Amino acid sequence: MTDHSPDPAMLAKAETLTEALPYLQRYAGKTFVVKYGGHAMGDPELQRDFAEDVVLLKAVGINPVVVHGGGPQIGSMLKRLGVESRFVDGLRVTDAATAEVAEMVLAGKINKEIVSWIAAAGGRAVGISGKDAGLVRAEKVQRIEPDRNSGIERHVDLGFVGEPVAVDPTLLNSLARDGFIPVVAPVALGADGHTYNVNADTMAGAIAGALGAARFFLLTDVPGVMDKQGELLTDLQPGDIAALKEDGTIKGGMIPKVETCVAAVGAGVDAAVILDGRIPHGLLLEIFTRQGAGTLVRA
Ligand SMILES: Nc1ncnc2c1ncn2[C@@H]1O[C@H](COP(=O)(O)OP(=O)(O)O)[C@@H](O)[C@H]1O
Ligand SMILES: CC(=O)N[C@@H](CCC(=O)OP(=O)(O)O)C(=O)O
Repeated sequence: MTDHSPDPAMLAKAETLTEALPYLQRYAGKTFVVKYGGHAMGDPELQRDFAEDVVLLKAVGINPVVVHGGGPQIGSMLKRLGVESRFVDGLRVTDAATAEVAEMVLAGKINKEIVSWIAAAGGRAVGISGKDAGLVRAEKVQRIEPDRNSGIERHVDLGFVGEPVAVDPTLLNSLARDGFIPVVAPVALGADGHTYNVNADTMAGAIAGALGAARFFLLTDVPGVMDKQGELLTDLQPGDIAALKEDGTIKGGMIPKVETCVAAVGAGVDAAVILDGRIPHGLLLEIFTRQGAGTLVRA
């Protein structure tokens, strides 16, 4: 007699696929913006997993837009060139030489690497920066901070650090419509003709807002926003952020990340999620299974 009892391993695979069904139905035709942080780019296996996830999203009818960072990679190039670098609230102070190196590393090296990984996974990616087709217009960031000793407010000059003031998503929509996956480097032009180095989280958030993305994911090197005891904060609302910044729970690179989530949600993005880019296929698991991970920011 032949044994017709189902193989449990095969059944588990089928269950995983059927578990994905409602998400596939819900998200078909929607736009997802994925911010791929420099720290999440880890090793070649993670890079391949990430590219496969993005290609799979496209294959099931979702329009992924990748916006990448590369802070650590800019840091090592600056070090090799003997250029000092410092940060204020997670933003790299950018003089003319630093802006040049940042654009070379971001729009040259990293952007084309990601395009190659996506190509290897069978996708058709187009690498651009915020400069292309007027995608993002930036303005110089203006910072005013109280002096540590006197408390008197003073202007902090960050150099060529830009913040997005206008996004024209025409090119992204054309690329998505024609089956391409846009990969965007966080460099933009100012009205003054200067090249601005834009924090990648801020850039991604502005693009997610302009596209009215259904989801905005930020892949980084921590499980999400952690409290002072190191516990993951699974849900945050815009109103929670000021206190977390004030008491020092959120600092450094997490500041632009959380601020951009709040701005994106305010601009009409349904939900933003900060999640661990070091987990193999973390993006797929987050999107197509019930086990949500990371920190969800929702209005
Ligand atoms: N409350 C917090 N929870 C988690 N990480 C935090 C928090 N506050 C600051 N951080 C820091 O933020 C970093 C993530 O930001 P960043 O280094 O800019 O990452 P990425 O390169 O992925 O954009 C974490 O590695 C961590 O050191
Ligand atoms: C102004 C500013 O800080 N720009 C960033 C741009 C890259 C970035 O944001 O990369 P991650 O996402 O990997 O941190 C920088 O120069 O590092």
